[in-house]
Amino acid sequence: MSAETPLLTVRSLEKRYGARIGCTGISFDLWPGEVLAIVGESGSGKTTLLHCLSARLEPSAGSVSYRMRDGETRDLASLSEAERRFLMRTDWGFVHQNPADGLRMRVSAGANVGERLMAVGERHYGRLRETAGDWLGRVEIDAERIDDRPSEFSGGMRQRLQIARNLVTHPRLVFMDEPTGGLDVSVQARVLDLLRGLVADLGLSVVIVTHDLAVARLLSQRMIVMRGGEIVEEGLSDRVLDDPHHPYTQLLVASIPES
Ligand SMILES: Nc1ncnc2c1ncn2[C@@H]1O[C@H](COP(=O)(O)OP(=O)(O)OP(=O)(O)O)[C@@H](O)[C@H]1O
Repeated sequence: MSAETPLLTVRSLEKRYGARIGCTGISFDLWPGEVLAIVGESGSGKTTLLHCLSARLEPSAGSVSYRMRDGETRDLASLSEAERRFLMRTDWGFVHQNPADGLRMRVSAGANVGERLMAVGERHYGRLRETAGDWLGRVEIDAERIDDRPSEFSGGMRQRLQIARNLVTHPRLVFMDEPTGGLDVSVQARVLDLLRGLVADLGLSVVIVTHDLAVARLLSQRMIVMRGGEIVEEGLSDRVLDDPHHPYTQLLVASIPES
């Protein structure tokens, strides 16, 4: 694997909703193994950008290119629908804020994890169940719950199950949209801790959207600060948070409650 080629290359990306700007003038690279946080207030364009990066939204201008497993870098807009779907099922993960958006609530926890494995060709029932059980363990869900449905799980367990479902195929890139946003503070800490460990163990590349700068500091190496659809500041997360250059970032940082 070449470390010299970015995994994701974003150039002059813009998304308009009619006359309204979702995001504009966005350019950056995401490197293999890097965790990049996109931060900013509500309405700053974080979700729009994440959806453009993950081929859920078509950009109005500019490009997002992805280095495929065969080494070729392709503009997402040039992918066929089948290629895009294949990426989403195998090479990419997407962790939603609301676990119900990323899980099948009426099938068992084991099947939720096994289904993603089947998408990459695993058919052997014993191995599917064993790997699913193994992944439940990795996200600290008791193996006895393998046949329970996520509708019977707590919010934190559902989110941990969604994480297992996403990571079981060893994706190269995981998108996360406020992964701890819907959880109680005490539950958030456990999920964050788990995420941090898994991201490090698996050497994942991650793009995470959050309005919570503490989450960004804990998980990311690099950070993009958005305001009004544009990037106002970018840099190593510790630098941005300890020495913010842009007045808007200074305001955001000043508004973090002292802990
Ligand atoms: N489907 C849509 N139709 C029209 N305008 C939209 C749509 N989605 C987002 N927008 C607009 O694009 C801008 C950016 O919104 P976006 O949801 O990307 O921001 P955000 O930073 O993710 O906010 P939040 O944290 O509240 O989700 C806003 O002005 C919003 O009103």
